[in-house]
Amino acid sequence: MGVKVGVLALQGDVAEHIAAFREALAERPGSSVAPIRRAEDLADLDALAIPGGESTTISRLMGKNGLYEPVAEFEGGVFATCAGMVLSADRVDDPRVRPLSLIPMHVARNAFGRQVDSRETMLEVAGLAEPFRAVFIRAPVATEAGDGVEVLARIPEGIVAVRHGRHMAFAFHPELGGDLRLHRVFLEGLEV
Ligand SMILES: NC(=O)CC[C@H](N)C(=O)O
Repeated sequence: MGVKVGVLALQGDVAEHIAAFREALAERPGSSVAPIRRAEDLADLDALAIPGGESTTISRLMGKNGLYEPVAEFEGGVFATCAGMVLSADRVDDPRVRPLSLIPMHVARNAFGRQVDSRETMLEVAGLAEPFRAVFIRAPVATEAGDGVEVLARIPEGIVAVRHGRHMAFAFHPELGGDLRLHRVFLEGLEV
């Protein structure tokens, strides 16, 4: 059956998310992937990607576009990366970000220190047979995960991949680099 995916398209690496989901869904007839800018666009979606970018900017634009409540109440699965992970939390260390409370966790922004802007790591992720090449760019970490949150990966700085029901959040960027195993795990999770 086809899957309808929307990508929150206010700021950030929207095109990369669209391309990755299109590829992951290439063999599922009737699927679609589209950018989302208004609350009305959320109707009928099975999943929503919240991209990497600047969480303070995305937060401000969500407020301006009346998207907070509609996204916070979204009933499909959310696939959140980096800035998206910051937004999906229920507690954030920066008051300029209004969290969506999709996943009970505390997130610290830019958790790698100012010197280290980006980093690539071969990461063990629960459920994947082989390590995932994780690209971290001014990445957050979750410093605490609440009830019902499954921690899928952690590094010394903190938690970097979680699942909560149909939602998944990553401190790194599975939409970059062409490895779509985490997209596939997410899409399978929508069906249960
Ligand atoms: N690559 C990213 O999405 C960076 C996230 C950014 N540092 C933020 O906290 O919003």
